[in-house]
Amino acid sequence: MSLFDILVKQSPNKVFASLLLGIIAGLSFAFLMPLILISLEEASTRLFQSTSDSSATFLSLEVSNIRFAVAYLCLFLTIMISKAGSQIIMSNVSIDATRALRLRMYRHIAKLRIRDIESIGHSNLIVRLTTDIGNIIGGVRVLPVILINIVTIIGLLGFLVYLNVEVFLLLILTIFLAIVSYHIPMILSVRFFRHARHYTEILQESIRGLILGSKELKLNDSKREYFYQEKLRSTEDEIRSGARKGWYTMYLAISYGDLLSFMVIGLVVFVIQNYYAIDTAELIGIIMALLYMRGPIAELLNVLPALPLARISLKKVHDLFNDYPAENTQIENQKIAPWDKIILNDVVFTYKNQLENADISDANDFESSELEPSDLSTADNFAGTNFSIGPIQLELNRGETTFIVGGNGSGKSTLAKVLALLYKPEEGHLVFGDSVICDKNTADYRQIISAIYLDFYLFDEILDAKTSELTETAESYLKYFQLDDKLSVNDNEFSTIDLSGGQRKRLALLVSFLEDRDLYIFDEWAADQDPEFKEIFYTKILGDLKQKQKTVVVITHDDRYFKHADKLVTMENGKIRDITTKDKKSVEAEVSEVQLTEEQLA
Ligand SMILES: Nc1ncnc2c1ncn2[C@@H]1O[C@H](COP(=O)(O)OP(=O)(O)OP(=O)(O)O)[C@@H](O)[C@H]1O
Repeated sequence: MSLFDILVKQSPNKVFASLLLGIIAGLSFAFLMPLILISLEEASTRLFQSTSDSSATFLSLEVSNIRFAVAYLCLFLTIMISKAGSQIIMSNVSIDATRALRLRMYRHIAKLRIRDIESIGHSNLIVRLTTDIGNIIGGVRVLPVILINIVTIIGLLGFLVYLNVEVFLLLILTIFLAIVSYHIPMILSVRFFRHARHYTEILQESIRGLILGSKELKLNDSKREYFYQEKLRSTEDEIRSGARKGWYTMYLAISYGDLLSFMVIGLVVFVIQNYYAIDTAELIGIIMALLYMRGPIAELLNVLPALPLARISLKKVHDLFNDYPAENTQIENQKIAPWDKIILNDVVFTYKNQLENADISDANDFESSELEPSDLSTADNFAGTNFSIGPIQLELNRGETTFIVGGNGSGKSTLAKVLALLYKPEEGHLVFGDSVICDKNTADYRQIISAIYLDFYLFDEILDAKTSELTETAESYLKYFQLDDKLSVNDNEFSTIDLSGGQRKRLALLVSFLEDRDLYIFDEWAADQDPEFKEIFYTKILGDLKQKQKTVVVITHDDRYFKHADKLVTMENGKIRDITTKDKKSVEAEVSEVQLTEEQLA
């Protein structure tokens, strides 16, 4: 999709009106010059032939050659109204198009697979939503200006045809050669800008480090200096080098383009008129037209740089849509059939090497030889690892509390994300009751799950709280989670979320309680709770959930509380090493393979 397509898609009628007004403005501009020439010619003829003047008095001013004066005024007003109109309409469409594009991107990002979001990276996404959309709109806004000036130039070329066809043809040839040579530095400058653009994404990641890691950097001077020199300054240097070279070549091209009309005038005055019979009046007309053309050419050259920037950004946005398609899942609001157990049937999930599927297009944008492999994916810090879990065979019963334990990096959180239907297994199936999870029902089944991961995000309001009843429940939960002296809930908004780490987690738990889901997953939730609340979590909170027949999965290292689990799943190196039930019975052998019907497999 081109810049123009974005506008046409947004509002074809308005775009048509803007283009029409632009063409009218351009043509009127083009007519001004011949009108002035003809009026001057007529005035000089009158002077020599002493013919009477068609002058008139207007507002006590004497106006000569009233016919041409009126035509001039009309053209003047037409240009003023149509040029402004064309730009106003186009800028309206471009504002609407920005909004629509942003909304489309929000929706798309919300529908991306979690793995894709992880591999694109937060910084990269933010650059696309801010810088890229800004560049695209910058490009879109100049389209009417470009159109008006192109039409003016074409109109003036038409006037040159009228003056002298041979000279016109020679001019066209010269202009064509000049434009081709003008484009060479322009293409170069686009490559330099791409280089700068690539490093802007890397810089975003470093800026995140600068802000989010401010405490770590403050406590270590040499680290801070290293970070400044190697991560910020050197990336800034790359951006500067790309931007400098880009703008240098662009300005070179612009000033060359700006002088094009003088080059042509020089050719006409000093060369062409030696080969073709051009009388003085024609020569003056040609030179005036060429001088007049300078204005539109200069304006055109001024706004043209916005186009390559917009094109680079448009490609980035397109890449997001094309390379990372939205998940093929949609809420169908299917009624979830009652289920008594969840079965993970030989489930395998692998973090694919991100160098294979990350945003490689970034690297291809510029000479990839200049980029280190580590630059390719600033997004995924795990680039290069291909960690796998599975095959996992596991059964979780309704109302059962399962603890998943194991060493760091054994794959507990990964398993929890597969279980929450956030990661799609590449092999095996998850089965809720009699329903095999597939693309068609994933979104529906996600609605019965609530999960709090280590990197949870706390919204400052209860989203989607439709009833005041919910606010009342929230208030009662504040007491339950011992947060009532820290904050309150007003109109579904929390009075503050500036809380300690442990308190923020309690608030996240409160929100997940409000959701009242069937399956709860807590990833090391209790790790930063004080001993008193840890006790409350493992005894009272988990007990209450069990009583409500909720299925709860707790990832934990708190071996003191393992006794509260109905089932203890021990993971090692991506595999289940052992499953033990409360009565110390190993249940691994008991999990029966689920036989899927052909329909389910389809
Ligand atoms: N986003 C990711 N991209 C690629 N690989 C990842 C990603 N997250 C985790 N991994 C890989 O998966 C392995 C297991 O990670 P996981 O978070 O599942 O372990 P864990 O058992 O929960 O560890 P911990 O107890 O430290 O939280 C890691 O060692 C890492 O190699």
